[in-house]
Amino acid sequence: MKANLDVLPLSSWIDTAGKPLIIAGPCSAETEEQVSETVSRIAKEGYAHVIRAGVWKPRTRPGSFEGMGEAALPWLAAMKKETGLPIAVEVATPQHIELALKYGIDILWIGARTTVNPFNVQDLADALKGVDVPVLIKNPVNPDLALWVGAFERIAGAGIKKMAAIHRGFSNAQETKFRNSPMWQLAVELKTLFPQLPMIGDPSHMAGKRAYLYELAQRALDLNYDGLIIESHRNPDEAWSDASQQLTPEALGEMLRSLEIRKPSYGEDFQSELDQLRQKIDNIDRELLEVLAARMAVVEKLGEYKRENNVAVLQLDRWKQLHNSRADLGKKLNLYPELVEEMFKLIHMESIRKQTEVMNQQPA
Ligand SMILES: O=C(O)C(=O)C[C@]1(C(=O)O)C=C[C@@H](O)C=C1
Repeated sequence: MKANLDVLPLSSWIDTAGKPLIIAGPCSAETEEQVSETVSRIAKEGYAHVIRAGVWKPRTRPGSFEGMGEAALPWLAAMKKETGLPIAVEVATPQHIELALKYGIDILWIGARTTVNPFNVQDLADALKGVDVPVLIKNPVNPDLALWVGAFERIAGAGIKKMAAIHRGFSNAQETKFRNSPMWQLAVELKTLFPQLPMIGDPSHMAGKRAYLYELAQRALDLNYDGLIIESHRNPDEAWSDASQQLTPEALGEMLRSLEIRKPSYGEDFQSELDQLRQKIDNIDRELLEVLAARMAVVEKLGEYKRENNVAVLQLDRWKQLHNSRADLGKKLNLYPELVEEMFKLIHMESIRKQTEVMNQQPA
């Protein structure tokens, strides 16, 4: 995929004194007291650069708490005045944008359920024309990089240059450890495509449970993310939404303080050591590809043999046997099972593609 994005660095619109950007606040603004107490306690802890709060909540099914709407905006504006911290809210319609700006909200974010729909994103882009406000875009609910990229392109098309990505993970059909699968590689791909685009990790929505927040936040920092957005509530168990994934402002402070921020300490030998290790990787990758090419040459021969003998391309018994034996071998070699599984699925699919091509060729 090729794409271009005109993005300003994070430091040009928010001062974090060189530290990762921390956006903290309740999942939802529920009452004036809840907003006031939560935000005051977060501000007192001193870690947050921005306060977040959900005002309009897209819920899976009707009947759940859908946010206080416009009524909550003055509560947030008051806390901005009191603490001096900028406020971020989620917007999903042009009317949300109009109201958020009317009440002096500083940063807008587009949620995963909006990013997924290009019509919605375009409506938001149209409403943002001529407005100078930072816009954070969460990944779409499904793992489709192009949709995420498209959302940035649409918002950039409105002239917005203060943008950042929020990586909140991807919805699952089945119950998994995390509420939303991180699929880190997709965020890394986005980062590779737009190296200048700030990346913010959203451990709260990946985790779904307090217990996993630390490991996910640390992982994001290890991947050199520019910041974190984390939910915090004065009394998490009583929260009207996402009760199981929020932390008290103080517990969040403790967690943030325990995170390791990877700062390279460049010793004299660092670069040459790094270069040597990278040279080894380059050589191994070449060998990997040569071995793969050799395998494909055998697959092609097998294809010709099958054509001559009128044998079907897909051989399920052999595939099952191969799949299991490679999984066992991978385990013995201490390889991550999913890597081995996915790699052989891809290789097998490519064998089938190649042999189907061979089958349909006239013999020489
Ligand atoms: O064993 C075969 O029949 C092959 O063609 C090789 C191969 C493979 O790539 O390993 C490819 C297709 C079959 O479904 C099973 C295995």
